[in-house]
Amino acid sequence: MRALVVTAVAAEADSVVTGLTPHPDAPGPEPRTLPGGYRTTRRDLPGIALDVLVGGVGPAAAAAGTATALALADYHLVVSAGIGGGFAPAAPLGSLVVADAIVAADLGAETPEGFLDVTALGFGHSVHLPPTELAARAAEATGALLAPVLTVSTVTGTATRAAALAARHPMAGAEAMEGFGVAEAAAAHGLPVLEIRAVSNAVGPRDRAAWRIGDALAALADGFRVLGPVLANWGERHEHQHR
Ligand SMILES: O=C(O)c1cccc(C(=O)CC[C@H]2O[C@@H](n3cnc4c(=O)[nH]cnc43)[C@H](O)[C@@H]2O)c1
Repeated sequence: MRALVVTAVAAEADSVVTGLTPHPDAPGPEPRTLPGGYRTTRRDLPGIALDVLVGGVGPAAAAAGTATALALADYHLVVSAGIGGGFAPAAPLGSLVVADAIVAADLGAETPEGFLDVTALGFGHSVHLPPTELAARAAEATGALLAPVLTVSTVTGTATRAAALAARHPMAGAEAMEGFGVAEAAAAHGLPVLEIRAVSNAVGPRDRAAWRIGDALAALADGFRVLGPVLANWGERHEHQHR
């Protein structure tokens, strides 16, 4: 089983690699750089080899980085991982959210009658669905909330915007900027996708002082300490279905 884990920035990749490194005294290979300048780090666990890629911030960068890596090696699963905003009260600071749906929440058109997503506009799709069993097992193992994760190109910064998103997606657990881009690249290669977010801030009025990025990065590492075996076990039973 080979999995590609895509983060936005190096600090998130470092947390993922920490979680995937059971014996710090035997850390594993140093990071290497792919064509295009993408940093990637390999970690091997029983039954699964994982490459942790730093893809860049936002859906376009994430899609480009993911597609670059998928063109260079064969994988069975792609995971979008990183910090994200949590929708209170379901996803408090420091908690984890695993996506049961990866939603492009601002891909569409504003109209006098409200927002129309690309599906409503007839231009394509705005949701990718992770494998149901995998998402459920990942959430159970990590103690994460299983809920839709919204992908936006602009971090929500007002209560009005947060309320509008929550009204359109009442079950949403988190907001981030890369999941849908990663999912689009995975789908283009016929691969399943998963997204996991560690909550660094509340979705709502911009309050940088309230961000808890360090706590979220620690939670991300803790999540990947238990997620590796879940991905491996799922892969043993499903990798033949993709590629
Ligand atoms: O508004 C600020 O000053 C500010 C301070 C720290 C970080 C940011 C970001 O824009 C981080 C974006 C980056 O982190 C993910 N992320 C984290 N929280 C959220 C959120 O509430 N909504 C969307 N994305 C978030 C995201 O995936 C990016 O990789 C801003």
